[in-house]
Amino acid sequence: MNNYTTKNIIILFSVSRFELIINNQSNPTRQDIIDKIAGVDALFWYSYERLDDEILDAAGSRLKVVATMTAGLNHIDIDAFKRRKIPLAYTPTVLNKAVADVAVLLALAASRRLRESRIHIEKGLWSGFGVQYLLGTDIENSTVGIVGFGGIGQTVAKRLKAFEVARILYSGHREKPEGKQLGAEFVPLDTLLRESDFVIVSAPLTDETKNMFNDSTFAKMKLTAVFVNIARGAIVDQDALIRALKNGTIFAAGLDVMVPEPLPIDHELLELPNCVLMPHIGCATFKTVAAVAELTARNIILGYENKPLLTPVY
Ligand SMILES: O=C(O)[C@H](O)CO
Repeated sequence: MNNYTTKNIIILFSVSRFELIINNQSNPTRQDIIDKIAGVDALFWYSYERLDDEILDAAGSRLKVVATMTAGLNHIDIDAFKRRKIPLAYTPTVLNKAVADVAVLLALAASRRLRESRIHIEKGLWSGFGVQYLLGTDIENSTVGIVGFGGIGQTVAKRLKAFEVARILYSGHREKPEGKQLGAEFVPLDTLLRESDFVIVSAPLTDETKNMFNDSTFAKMKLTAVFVNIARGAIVDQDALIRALKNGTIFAAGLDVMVPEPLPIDHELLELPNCVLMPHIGCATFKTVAAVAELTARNIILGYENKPLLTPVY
């Protein structure tokens, strides 16, 4: 956590006279967490460690409220909270714009061959002007398919307007009223895969979406398609994606999320010239992280005072 964020949280907590136990490790192990949380009143969760009965037991009976500093909830056993009637908060909405920016960033970077371009400069392969040199695909007049049309997906659609795309398609469980307002068409997933030049994943990770992008889904996409994932790595069968990128089943990919995280430095994904990677930093701007941290802290204070949470999970 940067100093800006830490300061923000400390201000909020000091107002409520909380005693803070701060875990400054960037990647604490599960055991590190368990060792530190016995007897706490509240948990400010900024980890993708599973938040379940084991953690709640380790915290103990004083625990009054938990707030996760994430919009995604796939690491949380929500039923465990319901059973124990422990209020649980998360941070939807505040990070939509920052994450949507990264979706567009990755779409452009992958379609315009950013990684390959840099390799060319670094390795001295840039020999001058060439009419066929490192040609990419255009976003203007393209069809963009958004899988998962919640707050982030809709914010991506708003941003795409500026690029004068021809069509925005989306798929999901149901048609959304916001779709019409944004000029986006609700279509079955197969149609979206077949017709999209860019496929952007912004769906939550659930049993249903796990591995939904696999050999069969990539085979339905255009050979020129650019695939972007800013949601969760496990939505994609990563070996199938690697095959698709190597065999030319699709043109390129841009990923902010992958499996595992952190990605080992000798991972095959890093060797693919047509794959742009970011280390799961979709919401990582100074302002957004401060806002997300503040919302998390406010939820904790409210929960501790038995007041309704600003953004409850259930
Ligand atoms: O779920 C979230 O909030 C994002 O992935 C950032 O961690």
